[in-house]
Amino acid sequence: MDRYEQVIELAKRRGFLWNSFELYGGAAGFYDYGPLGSTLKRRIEQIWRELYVIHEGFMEIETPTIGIEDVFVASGHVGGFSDPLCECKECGEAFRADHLVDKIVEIADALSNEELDRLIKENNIGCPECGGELGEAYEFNLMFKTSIGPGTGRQGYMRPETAQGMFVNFQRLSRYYREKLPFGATQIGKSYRNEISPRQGVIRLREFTQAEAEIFTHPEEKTHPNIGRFEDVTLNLYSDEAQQKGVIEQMTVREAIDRKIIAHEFLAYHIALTNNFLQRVGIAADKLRFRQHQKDEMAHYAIDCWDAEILTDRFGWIEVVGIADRTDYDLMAHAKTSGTELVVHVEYDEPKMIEQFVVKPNMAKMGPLFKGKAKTVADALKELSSDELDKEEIKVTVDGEDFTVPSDIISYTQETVKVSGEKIVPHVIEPSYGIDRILYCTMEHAFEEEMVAAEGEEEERIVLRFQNEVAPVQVAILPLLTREELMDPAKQIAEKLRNRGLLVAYDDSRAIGRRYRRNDEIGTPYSITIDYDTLEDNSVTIRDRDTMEQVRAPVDGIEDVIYDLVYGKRDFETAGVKL
Ligand SMILES: Nc1ncnc2c1ncn2[C@@H]1O[C@H](COP(=O)(O)OP(=O)(O)OP(=O)(O)O)[C@@H](O)[C@H]1O
Repeated sequence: MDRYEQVIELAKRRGFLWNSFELYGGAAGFYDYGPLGSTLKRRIEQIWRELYVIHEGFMEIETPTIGIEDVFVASGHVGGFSDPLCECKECGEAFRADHLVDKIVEIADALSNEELDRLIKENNIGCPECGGELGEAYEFNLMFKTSIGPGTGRQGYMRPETAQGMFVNFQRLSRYYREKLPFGATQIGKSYRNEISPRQGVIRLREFTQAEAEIFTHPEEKTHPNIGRFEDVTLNLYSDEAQQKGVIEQMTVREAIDRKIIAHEFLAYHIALTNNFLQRVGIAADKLRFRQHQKDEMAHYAIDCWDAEILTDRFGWIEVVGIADRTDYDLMAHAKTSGTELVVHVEYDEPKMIEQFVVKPNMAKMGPLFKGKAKTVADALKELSSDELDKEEIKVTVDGEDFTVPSDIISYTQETVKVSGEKIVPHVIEPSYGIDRILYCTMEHAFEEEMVAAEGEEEERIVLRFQNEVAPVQVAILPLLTREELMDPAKQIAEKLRNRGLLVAYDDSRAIGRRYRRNDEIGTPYSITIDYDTLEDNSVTIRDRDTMEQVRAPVDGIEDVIYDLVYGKRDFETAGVKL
């Protein structure tokens, strides 16, 4: 069994992850979260919310998981959200063509279908299932289609990312934030991709959870007021240049900015924030790196893109977060398709004097032509762009009425005018997290097998060394025996701890040793045992999952002691408990 199998076996047995539709034989690309898995997921999402929503102030919104066609035409998903598919001519199995050659070239997903076909031929790659000959690669769109409404309905798609819900609400968001850049919105929710061959279990799902932030910034202001928070943090950077050499470089955030390895401070801040989040949920620092997209891999409109990658036992480095400066691409695309300007009005600190062409309608001629509307038509002319004015007959619409103005009754002058602000299409910085992959990695990095002494013998122990903050059970309450006199106080203690906001599991089944093992396996950081001494001196035993150290502590105030232990505010010594 490799580590992946061990983790998945434990995850299934203990109620973290289950294959969906198991009763009916299952379906690839879908996983259910059991009781502990769901809680673990919520804990991870909660920390994400704390960082992005509460601290950064990027408010969370919730938009439909089904989208209408216009949205995905504008975003480019209808036209281009596809992976190269290759089918076996013999058994009919489908494969991602780029995955078939990813051992041969470094960045297989940047190759064209022709290049993929050539590599498959040159390297005699056959069907991984039956060895048969493979057909030519072709593009397969990954969006699930659906129809909205009865009958043939209206074409709809299950969203392949949460991001579009934020872009299409740009105007409302901008008003909510009173047009003060930078501002951002976040969304945590399901996304759907009809992945070609999801053979990597929970790593590649057809329905998965994303946590995304769309941060709208001024295109020319990409410094960050809080960069000082992270300047001295060391990152494992695998820049485009470092990838040529094949070495991951360690450097501080400040150095990466000064050496222009990361395009700008704002992006660097968000890479550092991702680093902070991933380590806080329990990703091992030495198994985490940030890989920069190479030139031919990066979207043509992007300024800079980095993927947070985590080292896993079976799959090697996997992408869990993408962090990109996407420029004004998304807003421009939606503005074009919807015919609506998506801009913010930025006020200058001081009004600026600028030279400008100004339209001068000849009112003596406008009057007879447009009568009582002459003034409003003249005002409407002043709002037109130079393209719209550069016509023989100029069209304007006033209060729903169309007017045609002959160009010879208009003249232009150059004037110095005072302007107090300008219209700007913001740039978008997007951190895009895959929660399921992160959850799996927290389990794999927390997983440990060790030999421990038990009753004079060595015994194997499996322990999930979760960070206390993400552990789905923070404290287990274990009466030594299933006797009323022990169970009653145990239940009372459990209630006290729940009232303190802790995640508590009360467990009185089977021998105490087995219950410790079970809690080690699900990663419970602390266990409290209630025994006959409890009845004598009102004290309990607290056991630490990692060290297996046991201490006695008074029942009075136990909720505060455990709370502080869980949230790292006290250790056993400062908790005032005795060995
Ligand atoms: N099929 C999937 N199953 C689980 N998580 C996914 C899946 N596709 C994407 N994600 C997560 O969403 C994040 C952002 O999505 P993005 O579109 O950048 O992924 P991607 O580059 O298409 O991923 P990949 O190259 O692995 O298919 C990824 O970093 C990943 O964590």
